Amino acid sequence: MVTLFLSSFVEESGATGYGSCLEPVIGTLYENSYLILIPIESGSELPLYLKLKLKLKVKRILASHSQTTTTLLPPSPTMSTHPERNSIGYALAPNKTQAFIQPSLIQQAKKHNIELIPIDPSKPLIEQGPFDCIIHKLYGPDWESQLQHFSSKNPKVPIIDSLDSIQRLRNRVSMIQVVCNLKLPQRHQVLDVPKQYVVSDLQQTSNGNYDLIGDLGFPLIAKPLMANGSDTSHKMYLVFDEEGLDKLETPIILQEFVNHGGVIFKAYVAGDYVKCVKRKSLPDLNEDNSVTLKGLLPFSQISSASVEENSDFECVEMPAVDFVEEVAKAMKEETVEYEIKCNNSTEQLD
Ligand SMILES: Nc1ncnc2c1ncn2[C@@H]1O[C@H](COP(=O)(O)OP(=O)(O)OP(=O)(O)O)[C@@H](O)[C@H]1O
Ligand SMILES: O=P(O)(O)O[C@H]1[C@H](O)[C@H](O)[C@H](OP(=O)(O)O)[C@@H](OP(=O)(O)O)[C@@H]1O
Repeated sequence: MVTLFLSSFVEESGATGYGSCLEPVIGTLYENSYLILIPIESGSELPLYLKLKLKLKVKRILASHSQTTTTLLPPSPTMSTHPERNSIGYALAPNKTQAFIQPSLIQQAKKHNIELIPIDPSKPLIEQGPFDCIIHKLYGPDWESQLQHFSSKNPKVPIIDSLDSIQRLRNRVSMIQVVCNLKLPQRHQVLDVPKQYVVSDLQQTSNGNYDLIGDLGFPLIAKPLMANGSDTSHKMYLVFDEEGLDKLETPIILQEFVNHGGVIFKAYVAGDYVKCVKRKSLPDLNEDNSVTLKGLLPFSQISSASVEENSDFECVEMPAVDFVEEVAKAMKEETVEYEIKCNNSTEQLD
């Protein structure tokens, strides 16, 4: 049985070969896994923007095979990648299904003996299928118990992502801990994380033993604790003063505002391949432009906002490739290490 990972795969500016022009994909691949790509030639009928970016962990998938290393298996355009059909069940929010599971992808997958089957989360998962693999990005106790039940009856069917893997990445405290734990070689770039506190009672922010606001300063950023793909998980606020603070609902994360030139970089990782992109971000805030701002300023998913004409966005230099690759490698090692600990540990994750 082989787990298949579907990816859009476009030749870019004549670049050929398989490692060099993989579309952005967020993922951490484990050893002993095959990544089977579906080549999507540039100019094909598939929309070029199509990206399957699922935070995935492709686990050990070849039950009947000996140890293998991660291999990119570019199927030849004619050869079927596997003698029998592989059924991949997907459970995504409607907006993501619409964005990613396009008819053209379904057709392309079929050419390679891959069948993409929608999962109805309102019906018992165990009664749907059979599946060779499940990809999902849904949350909530009911869905999680469905996944656990399915997995207990189908232990060999990889679930991307396993609940253990997701646990750590959907909480803005444990997620940032991954970065704090990274082991990076010494270099002139510094990797750091903003100071942040989880506040469950706004009276806590300035009590006798600790002045949290004095530590963070204004303006600060208020973020939901959960980063789980729910509608509210990207609902954020710039907080300029105590009055703004009092309007927040708890629990919430209060994070120091760090000026960063109005641009953020996102790195997408698949195996050893890293793609870094530049995105619009919040502008720098200083005495001049923030003194008139009061209370709360809500914002959400600014990284998807369009860039104004004539802004100096394009002039912003990309980070050093080797630095981004080192961070990506360290993140992968840290995540894999954690996953192995989870699998080996008996205690429940908190
Ligand atoms: N500590 C900070 N200082 C300054 N700006 C910040 C800080 N944290 C976040 N931002 C701004 O807020 C945006 C969203 O923050 P973050 O990336 O934590 O949330 P997100 O919802 O995961 O983002 P995305 O919408 O890209 O998924 C960032 O792109 C950046 O513009
Ligand atoms: O184009 P990008 O990768 O910036 O879009 C992101 C988006 O910013 C959010 O991070 C999405 O996360 P959720 O809304 O929590 O699902 C990402 O969703 P994903 O399922 O594609 O990882 C978008 O990629």
